[in-house]
Amino acid sequence: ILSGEERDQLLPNLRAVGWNELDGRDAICKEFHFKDFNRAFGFMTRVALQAEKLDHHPEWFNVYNKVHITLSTHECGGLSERDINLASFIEQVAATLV
Ligand SMILES: C[C@H](O)[C@H](O)[C@H]1CNC2=NC(N)=NC(=O)C2=N1
Repeated sequence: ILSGEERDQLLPNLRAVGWNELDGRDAICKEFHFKDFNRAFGFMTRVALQAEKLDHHPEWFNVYNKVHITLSTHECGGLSERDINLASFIEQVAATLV
């Protein structure tokens, strides 16, 4: 679980690119919009492969060109470094697609 200090260090960068903290749950989320479904699903495919590699998986919802992602670490019931790492990877992939 991330400490308050770690959150102060790590979350501002993600907030700056559109990640929000959920109310009532220790998790972060973001809505991605792509040009079309193919790009949205291509994004999900690349994230999915990395999620498998990291053994850390997003909670996500896709409708056409939109992908809503929530990140939290089930094992510790809240945010961990793994969520930050996956969010960073997600941002790298999104940057190649929008
Ligand atoms: C057995 C497997 O390693 C665990 O269930 C992994 C899989 N992916 C995971 N993903 C997320 N978001 N949180 C976890 O605690 C987690 N645990």
